[in-house]
Amino acid sequence: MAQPVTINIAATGRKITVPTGLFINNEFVPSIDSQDTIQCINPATEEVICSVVAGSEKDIDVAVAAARKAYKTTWGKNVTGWERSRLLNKLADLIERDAQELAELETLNNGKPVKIARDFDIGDSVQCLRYYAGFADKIVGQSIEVDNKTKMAFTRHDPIGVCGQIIPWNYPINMWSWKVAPALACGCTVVMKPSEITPLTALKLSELIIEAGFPPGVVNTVPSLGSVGGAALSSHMDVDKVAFTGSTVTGRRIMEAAAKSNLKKVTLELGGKSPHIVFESADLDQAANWTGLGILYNTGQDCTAGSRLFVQDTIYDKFINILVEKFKQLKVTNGFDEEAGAGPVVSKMQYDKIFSYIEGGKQQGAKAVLGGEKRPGKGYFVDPTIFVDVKPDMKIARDEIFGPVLAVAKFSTEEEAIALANDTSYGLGAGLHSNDASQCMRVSQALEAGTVWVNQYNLLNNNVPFGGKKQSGRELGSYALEEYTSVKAVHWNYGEKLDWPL
Ligand SMILES: NC(=O)C1=CN([C@@H]2O[C@H](COP(=O)(O)OP(=O)(O)OC[C@H]3O[C@@H](n4cnc5c(N)ncnc54)[C@H](O)[C@@H]3O)[C@@H](O)[C@H]2O)C=CC1
Ligand code: BAL
Repeated sequence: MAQPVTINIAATGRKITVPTGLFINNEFVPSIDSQDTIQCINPATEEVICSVVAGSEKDIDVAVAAARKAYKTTWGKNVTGWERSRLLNKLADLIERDAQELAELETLNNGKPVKIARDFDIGDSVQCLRYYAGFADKIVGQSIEVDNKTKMAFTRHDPIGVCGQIIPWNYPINMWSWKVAPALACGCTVVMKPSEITPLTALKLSELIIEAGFPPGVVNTVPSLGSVGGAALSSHMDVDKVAFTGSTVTGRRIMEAAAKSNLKKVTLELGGKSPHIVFESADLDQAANWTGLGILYNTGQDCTAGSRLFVQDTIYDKFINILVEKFKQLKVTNGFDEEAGAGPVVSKMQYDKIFSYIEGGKQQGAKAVLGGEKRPGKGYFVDPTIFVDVKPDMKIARDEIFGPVLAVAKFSTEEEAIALANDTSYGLGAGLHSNDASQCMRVSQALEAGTVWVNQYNLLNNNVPFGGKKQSGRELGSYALEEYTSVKAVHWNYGEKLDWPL
């Protein structure tokens, strides 16, 4: 099987034709040695949407060979930065043209509201492609003085080579863009492995790779199980780099596989248990809105989800009341509903994981003041849940839940808030709300996180680096270019004669 399927989206009346094969050398093809398929489920209805080919280890070999050939012939150092920029801009234009269709497909497979998929995930992806398109012809090395008369050195920032890119299901199009855009801008070629839970939009985007005019083999897409295709990419001897977004457990496996194979470069953007602090001087209404965005956006399936909230004791009860009223207003429903503020979580596995944490929280003595109960009927819907009086050693305060579950605790002093916030193995994001500028500066300095939001939360920009400390990685901004280039130093002699013997 590798034939396209036509999907009818009942809610909008749209028919979308989606490729179901592996995308290698600009063609959709069957697996060379496997009949395995991946079933794609609509998380709002639990219905099967369609099945796609599940790539095998050998398919990864074929895709890597295609990427290597393109790297050595039509791409890599054989294409100008200007041409890479032109193609990336063209791809951005095509995604913008197809934004509504792509958004509906994303909603069908992932569950998120169509308007959020279109205006935020896809809007940001278009910007991301254009941002890195702007860099493609500006990737320059340095000219370095060695002595004044006979020698100089210069550096070249060469593309790193063939990149395996392993992405998750929470932002299928957006994570695709975060990975593909800097890689192509730098001249790398790509073997993309989308999540087995949400492969459809990566396959649809592959059609646009052809239409934009990228040469065969520059971008290849192999839907596959993580333990098959993801593991094969991580341990492949001819892959120069793996870029990954996903769980910490899998990130560790990828790093191990890289160490045991060819010591490929690895970048990991992992999970979080990000703290969000509200001080007594804050604008409480605004702080509640940003807290909502922090934990409820994308139904909490966000690596920077502000899942631990620390509220100063003097405003604790008042703030919880505001929060409960605000959270009740969010409409969690099928993403095709125009009013949807959040959709279902992505899968039965994620749904079960979230509820096992909710049950665990109750058993450990945390009090749910909102949500925490299953809904009857179909769909993996989880209502906003607020646990108060959460103790630091409870599992809901320590583990990444990846759902709309907020763990709230009280503090009295700034020092206590900082200590509580930093008491985690993660260091991805953190937020604080205060109207005392000195306090904002002190606390943002003290928080151990790669991204700190002050009087806001969760907003990102393509030109600002994103990522973390401790067990979390980094992407975006001009910093990402370093992750896709390899610096070569050339020493040039234009006058020194070497005497012999030494
Ligand atoms: N940082 C983030 O944005 C994300 C964090 N997560 C966290 O991970 C939890 C589990 O979700 P999963 O989908 O199981 O995450 P995961 O980390 O297993 O999956 C992410 C990607 O890694 C691939 N993968 C899985 N095993 C692999 C292996 N051995 N080698 C190479 N690639 C492999 C998957 O196929 C997928 O493409 C979530 O509940 C959440 O806590 C999940 C997705 C995104
Ligand atoms: N929110 C940015 C990326 C992520 O959640 O994986």
